Amino acid sequence: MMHVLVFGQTGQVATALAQQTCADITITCLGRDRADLTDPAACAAIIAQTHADVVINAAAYTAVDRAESEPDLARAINATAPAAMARACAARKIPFLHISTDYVFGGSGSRPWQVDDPTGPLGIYGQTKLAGEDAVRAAAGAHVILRTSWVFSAHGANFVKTMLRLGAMRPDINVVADQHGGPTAADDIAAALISIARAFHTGRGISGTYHFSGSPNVSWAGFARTIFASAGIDCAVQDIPTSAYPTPAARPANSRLDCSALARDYAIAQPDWQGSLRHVLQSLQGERQ
Ligand SMILES: NC(=O)C1=CN([C@@H]2O[C@H](COP(=O)(O)OP(=O)(O)OC[C@H]3O[C@@H](n4cnc5c(N)ncnc54)[C@H](OP(=O)(O)O)[C@@H]3O)[C@@H](O)[C@H]2O)C=CC1
Ligand SMILES: Cc1cn([C@H]2C[C@H](O)[C@@H](COP(=O)(O)OP(=O)(O)O[C@H]3O[C@@H](C)C(=O)[C@@H](O)[C@H]3O)O2)c(=O)[nH]c1=O
Ligand SMILES: [Mg+2]
Repeated sequence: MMHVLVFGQTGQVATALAQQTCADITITCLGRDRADLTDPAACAAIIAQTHADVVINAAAYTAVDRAESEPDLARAINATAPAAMARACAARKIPFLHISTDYVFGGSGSRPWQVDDPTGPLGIYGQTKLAGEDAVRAAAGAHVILRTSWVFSAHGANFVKTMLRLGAMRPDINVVADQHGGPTAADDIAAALISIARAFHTGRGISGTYHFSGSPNVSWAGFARTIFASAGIDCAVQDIPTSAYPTPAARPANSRLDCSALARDYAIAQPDWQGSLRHVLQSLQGERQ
């Protein structure tokens, strides 16, 4: 039996983790009511008392634009809490799996980012996520930092659901075409995390920072077009430059992630996001009926 303790309950990845049911694992998800990340000592105390074999942090401050006006709160949740969790896991000698983001990169060039490429976050969200990564590495326990990108699922707030809502109301929509990355289904992230957890549980875990994103890479405009085509929505996507879509936080133009390290060390391949998108659209359709 493998017991997995998850921080987060309502989010996209936490919800997907809760659905990763299997006869030989138990997954306990802690919502804000039981573990508030603005109280790092409380999060550490939970880990000090847990019987879990592995801890996954799936909670974060993810409002990219709002973070620009709430930097202290974003830092508390994205950096201070994971630091306390990672130290508590190191003290208990249990692995800590933490999720990070493509937004730790500055976005120059077009080559996919490798795990040890220099970071250079453009906004508060990315800066605080990078600080969280640094703290997890500094705790020096068994850990994996899994950087992913452009997460979508049937649950919670994400670009797919935004496009379905806006596309149903308008004949056309302007979407940035000069930011490129790999959309990643929350279900695929959950499966990858459980696979990594199993590797640690059986003594095959390798600590480090890894990339995991859906394939192939696409622009947000291209992603929107595929969403409308897959959902049968008649909404034309107009390509626009980032400069025509001003936002409080800057986003990287190049979010492509080189995922070869995860394939090498864990035999986890990049998921085909178009297939995963079809599953998400099916489950959203099921909810409406
Ligand atoms: N969304 C994306 O596109 C991407 C996300 N990531 C990373 O993936 C991970 C999972 O993200 P995702 O599932 O999309 O997140 P969501 O935005 O869907 O959910 C965030 C989760 O964090 C919880 N949370 C926020 N603040 C607190 C707090 N103070 N105490 C306890 N829980 C809190 C939320 O709970 P509540 O509902 O109570 O607010 C919610 O469960 C994060 O580390 C994120 O940085 C990486 C790349 C892309
Ligand atoms: C709604 C909308 C967005 N956009 C642009 C804005 C932005 O550049 C891009 C995506 O918009 P979003 O607000 O969904 O993206 P954003 O919230 O920045 O998504 C990010 O979230 C964090 C948590 C991550 O870690 C990243 O990997 C990434 O997924 O699309 C348009 O061009 N037109 C539109 O109508
Ligand atoms: Mg957003």
